[in-house]
Formats: sequence, structure tokens, C-alpha cells
Amino acid sequence: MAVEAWYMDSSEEGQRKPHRRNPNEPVSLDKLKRLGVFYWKLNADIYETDPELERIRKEQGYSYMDIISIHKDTLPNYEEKLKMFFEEHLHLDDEIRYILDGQAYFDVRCEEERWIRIAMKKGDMITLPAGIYHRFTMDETNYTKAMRLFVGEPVWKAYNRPADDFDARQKYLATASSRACFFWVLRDDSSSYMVVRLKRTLSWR
Ligand SMILES: CSCCC(=O)/C(O)=C/O
Ligand SMILES: [Fe+2]
Repeated sequence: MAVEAWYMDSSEEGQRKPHRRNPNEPVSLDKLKRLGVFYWKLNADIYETDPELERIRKEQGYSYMDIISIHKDTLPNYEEKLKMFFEEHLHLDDEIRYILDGQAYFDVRCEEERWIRIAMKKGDMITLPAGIYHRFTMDETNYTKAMRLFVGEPVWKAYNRPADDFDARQKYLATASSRACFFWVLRDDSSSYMVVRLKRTLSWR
């Protein structure tokens, strides 16, 4: 089953709670793609030898990887780190995470400034694009083990919002809006003439 995502309610109650709206307002994988968030489902039981993971790493250039176990007994400065992860922030590079065990939430800001909560479970791998505002929290189980991947030498630096002046943010906004426009045309009218024209306008090859 694909990853589940939904628009969050606006309650201030515990960050680890699901914060679904009532009725629930699900978010599709297509919507996530339009935001530049990409998803794979893998078999985490064989991550050490998984040819599918190898293929993705080669294809995407994810040369670096390490594993982080997030639990109060395993992560030094657990509370402080969780507080930091939950601040709305961006990175200048893509954030790539693969859940090997346990579960947790990533929240991403959509174009309308609403929070989308992505429920990450064992076997879920996502990339959050450079420049997207997001945050991370444990859920009520308080445990996850994740593989962190990176293109080249990792840079973990996070910039809390507001961080609008960074090139990565401006680039993100430009590509997200062209992507949204492109998907809109595809949905509205997939006539090849329109699509080709739009690709040209956006300099897409
Ligand atoms: C699951 S890894 C911890 C979270 C993190 O590294 C990050 O940058 C969250 O946005
Ligand atoms: Fe982050």
C-alpha cells in the first residue's frame, strides 16, 4: 500500500497525534509529486542487499547513506533534536529518508500554505526537494529507524522559516509552480499540442 497523506487540522494539541481533519481530507501521490515530493515503497527487511534500493541509489546518485535510530534511549539529546526537527525549516539539498523500522510523520507545506502530513512506515522512502518548507515528528509510538541518503558529502544544516532568500527556495517555488501548471494542463486537456507548447514555454525537454 502506498504512503498515506492528509491535510492537517489546525489544533495545537500534541504534535505526535495524527491531526486529521474531520472528515479526513486525503492527499494523493500525484499532489505530492506536484510539490516535488517523490515516493518509493521498498522491502525494508532486505535493505542491506536490496537490488531495487541499489538501482534507485545509482539512478539518483545517492552515494552517501547512514542509519539513524530515533528513540529516547538511542539518540543523544533526543528531546532537543525532536524540537529542532519540528521547527518549520528547509535545506539547500534534497532530504531523502527511508524508514527501516517503526514510523513517524513528515509534514510539508503546500502552495496554499496548508500543512500536509505524510505518515511514513517501514518500507517507505521519500525525497523532499531542496527549498520545500517541512518538519518532522515522531508519532505516538515514539520510535523509528531511518536510512538517510545524500548526493555526495552530507550537509544536514536546516534553515528555519523565514528562509525565502535562498536560491534553493526561489528555485523550488519556480519549479513547483511550473509543475503545478503542467499537471493542470495534463488534467484539463492532454492534447499533445498544448503539452508540447507548455513544455517549450517552461523550457522542459
Ligand atoms: C528521519 S531523520 C530526522 C529528521 C531530519 O533529519 C530532518 O531534517 C527533518 O526534516
Ligand atoms: Fe529537514
